[in-house]
Amino acid sequence: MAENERSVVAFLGPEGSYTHQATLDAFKSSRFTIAPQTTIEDVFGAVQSGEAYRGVVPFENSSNGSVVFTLDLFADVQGKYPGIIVCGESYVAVKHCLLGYAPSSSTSQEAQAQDPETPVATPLYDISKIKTLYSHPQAWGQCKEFLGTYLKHAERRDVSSTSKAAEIAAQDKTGESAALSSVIAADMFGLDVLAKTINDKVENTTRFLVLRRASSEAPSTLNQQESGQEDVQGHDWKSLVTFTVDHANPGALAQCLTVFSNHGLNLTAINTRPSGVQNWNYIFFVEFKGRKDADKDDCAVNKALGELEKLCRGYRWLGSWENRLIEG
Ligand SMILES: O=C(O)C(=O)C[C@]1(C(=O)O)C=C[C@@H](O)C=C1
Repeated sequence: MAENERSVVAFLGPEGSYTHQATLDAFKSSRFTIAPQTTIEDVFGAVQSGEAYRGVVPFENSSNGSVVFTLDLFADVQGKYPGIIVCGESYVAVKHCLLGYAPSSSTSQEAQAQDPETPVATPLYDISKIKTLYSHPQAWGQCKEFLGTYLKHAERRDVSSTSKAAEIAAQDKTGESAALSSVIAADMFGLDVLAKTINDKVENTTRFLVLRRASSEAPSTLNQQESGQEDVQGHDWKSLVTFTVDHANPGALAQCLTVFSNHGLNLTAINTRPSGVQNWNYIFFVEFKGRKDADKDDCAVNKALGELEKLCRGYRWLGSWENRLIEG
């Protein structure tokens, strides 16, 4: 594989998205060329085809939950992305702002002192003219209080990312359009920040996953050589598997989950998505602490996966990576 081909990192763009921030954080070295993609599916496609060496996608938000678009691409009901696995993660503090054009007559007001009865943020300008809001669907659920209080009657339009939302809002100079996006996107697209940190939870954080092709060279860790991220000593590992069970068999799911506890593997997350094969049948996503090790047949994860295979209908290992969560 050519050196320039290896170094492309695909991410959900355009520049200024939170995925862009996660990508810059995970791939600091100048040997990487970062390549914005229009959709999360395009990121999977670029990694699957080999066009990109790595890909970065949003996976989960601390207040609004899973990014279902990403889960469905991992579930891969149509078999389009058989070679994709996870090799890293990155956490980004998400501070949404309301971006638009401030009315020319008004001046910025300091945010009012917080009252426990009012939402976290108050508008810095008169925003009564705003009729249309643009954002990534994940963002609405992170800003429920602000939107419910100040922009109840504005129409919400889903777009592919928060930076795309800023790009679109910037084209409407009437002041009737606004975007839920980042302060970085405000600078990038020449918009005013009409309200700051409008997310309900101050500690709002999104977790991003780094993708690679299973057949590509595996990094021992997503460490300095790989990404430029600081290599913190003593990281533990996480792994992700998906599996399906025989829904007619009582206890089938419980038996599969017991495999992990039998091998001392702590589950950190469980998700489901429709199986895509039969109504009301599901694909289960299980994330746990531990690492699959190709060189050690007797490691706990390898043993657990061997047992899982016998109990479930079908399973897929989706990667092991260093845990980057700083627990406080
Ligand atoms: O739209 C963006 O900026 C993204 O990077 C996507 C995304 C997401 O899908 O969760 C990332 C962080 C925020 O939670 C909102 C949107």
